[in-house]
Amino acid sequence: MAATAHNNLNAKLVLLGDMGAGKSSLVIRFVKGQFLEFQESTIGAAFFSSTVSVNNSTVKFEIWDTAGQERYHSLAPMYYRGAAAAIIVYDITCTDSFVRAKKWVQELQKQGNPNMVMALTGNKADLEDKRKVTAEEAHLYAEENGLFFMETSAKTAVNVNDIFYEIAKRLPRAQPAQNPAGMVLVDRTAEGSRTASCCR
Ligand SMILES: Nc1nc2c(ncn2[C@@H]2O[C@H](COP(=O)(O)OP(=O)(O)OP(=O)(O)O)[C@@H](O)[C@H]2O)c(=O)[nH]1
Repeated sequence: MAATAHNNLNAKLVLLGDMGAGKSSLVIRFVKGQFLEFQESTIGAAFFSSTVSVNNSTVKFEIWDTAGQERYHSLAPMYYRGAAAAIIVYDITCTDSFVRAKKWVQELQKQGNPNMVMALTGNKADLEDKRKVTAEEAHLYAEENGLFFMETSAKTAVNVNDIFYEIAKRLPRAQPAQNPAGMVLVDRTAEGSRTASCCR
């Protein structure tokens, strides 16, 4: 079935998480298919956009990649306000980044859009030998807090497209209207008079 206009969404998405967790690297992997070993720290925030297709619809993500440094914390509400989705990123090799991720979840639960689709992402999954946060621990936390969870690697690209695709699937779609949007109005009087005046 062909996609209809109401199935095509624009969705504001925000990435939050500790500095160095890999937020920019995840977005750059998703949008450009690239990875930089020495990704510069974000100043303020950076904007990207990319479209994914899900079933018969498309979702155009308008992505705000926020800066993880503490001094930018006060700017965050500007980016998560009105967001349809958030990806909260931590680094699986850094316990502190997981603690920080939980704080972001709490902040979004208190001050974010109540219908926001939230994903928890344990990034740097390629660094298994340096792991400090188990997938089980993060999975349990995600379940308890109504988030969905995936481990990713911006370096190897594991699960990166999947996280955006899973968000796109979970975004609420506009319900089709009870009455069809374009109604056929029949002017009975005009119809009647046309019949009456028809002389053939
Ligand atoms: N091994 C590995 N390194 C990664 C991965 N993702 C990011 N990095 C590295 O981690 C460092 C920080 O990555 P960024 O993407 O800048 O992290 P960020 O969360 O955007 O950091 P801020 O902008 O400071 O908030 C960079 O040197 C990246 O190359 C990954 O999946 N695996």
